[in-house]
Amino acid sequence: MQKIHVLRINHRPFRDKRITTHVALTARAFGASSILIDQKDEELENTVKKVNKNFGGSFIIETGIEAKKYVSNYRGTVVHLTMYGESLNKIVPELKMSFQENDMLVVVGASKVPPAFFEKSHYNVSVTNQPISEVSALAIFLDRLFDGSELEESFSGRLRIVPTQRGKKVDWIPDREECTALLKEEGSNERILTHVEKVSELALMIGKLCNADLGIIEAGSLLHDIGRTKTNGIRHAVEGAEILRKKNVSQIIVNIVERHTGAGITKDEAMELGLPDRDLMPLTLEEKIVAQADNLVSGNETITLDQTVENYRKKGLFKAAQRIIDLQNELNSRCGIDIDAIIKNLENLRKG
Ligand SMILES: C[S@@+](CC[C@H](N)C(=O)[O-])C[C@H]1O[C@@H](n2cnc3c(N)ncnc32)[C@H](O)[C@@H]1O
Repeated sequence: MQKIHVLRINHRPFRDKRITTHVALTARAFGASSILIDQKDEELENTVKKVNKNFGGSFIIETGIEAKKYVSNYRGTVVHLTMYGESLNKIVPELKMSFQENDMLVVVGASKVPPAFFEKSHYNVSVTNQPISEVSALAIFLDRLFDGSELEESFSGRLRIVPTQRGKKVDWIPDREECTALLKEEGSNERILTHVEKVSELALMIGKLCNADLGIIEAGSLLHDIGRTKTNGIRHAVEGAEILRKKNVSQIIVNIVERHTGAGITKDEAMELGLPDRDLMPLTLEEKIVAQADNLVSGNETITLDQTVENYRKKGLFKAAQRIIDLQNELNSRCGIDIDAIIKNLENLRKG
């Protein structure tokens, strides 16, 4: 997949901080991979990095770039946005063709743009022949190039807006530090803290091999037993989910916590056990990985599938034991891995 880089020239750190931040945010949200800014501006770099940390994605910002040299050495297509250029409407089919083969550098100005950029660019493109802002010019340009598909892009950040008709709803996926703070706030003891660390280590290892969302796995695995601060019984998963719901933690994480018991609990079983009368089976890849990692960690030690199945059978929980075997087989074949081999490797590493 080809990449779009945006070059912002003539950035004046004191005067243009706000508008250059908006150029960067627009580039990021509308599908560019990076923004390059000619003047060094660490504050601006930090602002954009903070947005990445919260809202996700892998957008890159670099400041202090030698703009003319960068344009001269650029290997792909250079497009300079200027009200004096050729009409975007006319030239967009040609640009789309070029973008199928080559990366694209989109140059936007701030104050007066030196003639060299008009000369060195492959295309000088006007969104309209009327003066507009570089923010709107860039947004419209990228939207036309991607035909709106960039608006559907998933950034997988730890803050995710839940579209609502009125008001603001933001899903929150806590990072590692925030998970630890939540666990401590609820009064988790050392036993819970070391167990969730171990489950998290294994879940992340499996998650990486399965191409799962690691931010979700990290939060789900660290928080899966937060309900043990209330009870160690069968209700601990629903209690944990309730604690997190009250703290506005993302439903994605709440579901991991609520559905992590064994390889899940069916609606009928939930009713028999006096749990909420709904299906508590893990559904998403991340829910399944965390549930299974927990099945394979006893206290703070990993155990093999046979050992965990044996433990369930000893308690007469034959259906639950079979479900754990099925879940392991499902993950193994879905991700092309052997989870038992991963456990054995971990044990060998530990033994030294
Ligand atoms: C506020 S304008 C300043 C333009 C400046 N006076 C000049 O000499 O080019 C800042 C930037 O917005 C972009 N821009 C403004 N109007 C545009 C338009 N109609 N089409 C494309 N880009 C435009 C250009 O990249 C321009 O460098």
